[in-house]
Amino acid sequence: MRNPRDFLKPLANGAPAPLLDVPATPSRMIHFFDPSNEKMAAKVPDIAQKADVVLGNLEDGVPADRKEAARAGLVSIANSLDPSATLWTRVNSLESPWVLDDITAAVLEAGDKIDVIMLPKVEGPWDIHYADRLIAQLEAKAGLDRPILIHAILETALGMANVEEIASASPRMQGISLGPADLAASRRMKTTRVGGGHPGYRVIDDPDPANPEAPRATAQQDPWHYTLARMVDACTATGILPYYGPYGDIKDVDGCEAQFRAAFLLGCVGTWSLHPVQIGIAKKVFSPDPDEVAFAKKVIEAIPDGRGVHMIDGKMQDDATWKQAQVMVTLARSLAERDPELAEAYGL
Ligand SMILES: CC(=O)SCCNC(=O)CCNC(=O)[C@H](O)C(C)(C)COP(=O)(O)OP(=O)(O)OC[C@H]1O[C@@H](n2cnc3c(N)ncnc32)[C@H](O)[C@@H]1OP(=O)(O)O
Ligand SMILES: CC(=O)C(=O)O
Ligand SMILES: [Mg+2]
Repeated sequence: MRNPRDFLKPLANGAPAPLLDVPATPSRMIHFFDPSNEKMAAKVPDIAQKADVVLGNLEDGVPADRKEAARAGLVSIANSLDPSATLWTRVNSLESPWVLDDITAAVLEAGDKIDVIMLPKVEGPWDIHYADRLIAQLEAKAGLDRPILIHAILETALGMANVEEIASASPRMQGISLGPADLAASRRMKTTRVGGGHPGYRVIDDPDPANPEAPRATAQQDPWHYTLARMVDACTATGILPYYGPYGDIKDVDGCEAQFRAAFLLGCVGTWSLHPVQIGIAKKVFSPDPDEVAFAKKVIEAIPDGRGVHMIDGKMQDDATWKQAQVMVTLARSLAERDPELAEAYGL
């Protein structure tokens, strides 16, 4: 066990000190692009004006013979992108032949432009400890003055079993995303979809004894509910941020919106967008509804000290609901500070 008094000390001489708090800048959508795909990369400067985060993906989805081109493309984009854009990268997994060069290039050649390194297939705190020390050594070599954070993808059964230890492994942890495709494979879930529901995963009403042949009402359930809820608890208990992940059926915009909304309601702060069409969906879902914000403001205004029991619009309010209202208004305020349209919609 590390001495808790050393937790906020750099892991390499000359590396920047770890942050006490995760930066609270909006990250409603982490927009993925393949830096080796010239057509996609050409769109990134424009997309970076719309998406809270753009992420140069070096891992799955990038063919093996384009890994080096993707790494070079990431460095080139990092060094030409408008400095107001927020850039992350997803490196290859820790057992791969590419990851050492990925992390080295990201930190040494673009470390002052990349805020977060996403690590795939994290299985336990040991994976975070390895990357933590390596990044600190490279930060010191590059002379960086702020730490690059780590975001873990939860996509193996072992990672899931260790999610609490992963979340608290280092002050460098920024957040965790769900990786539903690899996780489904790791768990032997019988779905070939990337996130979302499945028509086979459902509940059904009991038969009507008076009419056993009558059709029975049935409804699909969310196979990701347990995983997301546990991930949200692990993240919020340790002061880091939870995210949904990819929704692979690009054409199913309604399914995408429903999955994003379920994650938002459970506590996730954002999601991934794989295609430009998903940026607007994520923005709509992960920016709170103006009516909810208006009600939350009403609660806060009506209960200035946040105490006691009150009736507002026919609903009981007390110390706890006041805190729920604060969550809503704090989020709305942080988005409104950067987005005049939302500021107007929220009256903030
Ligand atoms: C399980 C996981 O690991 S998920 C993470 C890994 N996967 C990814 O990152 C996938 C990223 N997305 C993609 O590769 C693509 O969006 C695909 C393959 C899903 C669909 O691509 P296409 O079939 O080309 O989509 P479509 O024809 O609708 O694209 C329209 C335009 O948007 C561009 N575009 C598509 N996706 C993106 C993107 N993520 N970023 C920027 N531009 C994009 C296309 O290049 C195309 O440009 P054009 O009009 O100049 O020709
Ligand atoms: C997100 C990811 O990598 C997965 O679903 O496997
Ligand atoms: Mg994966």
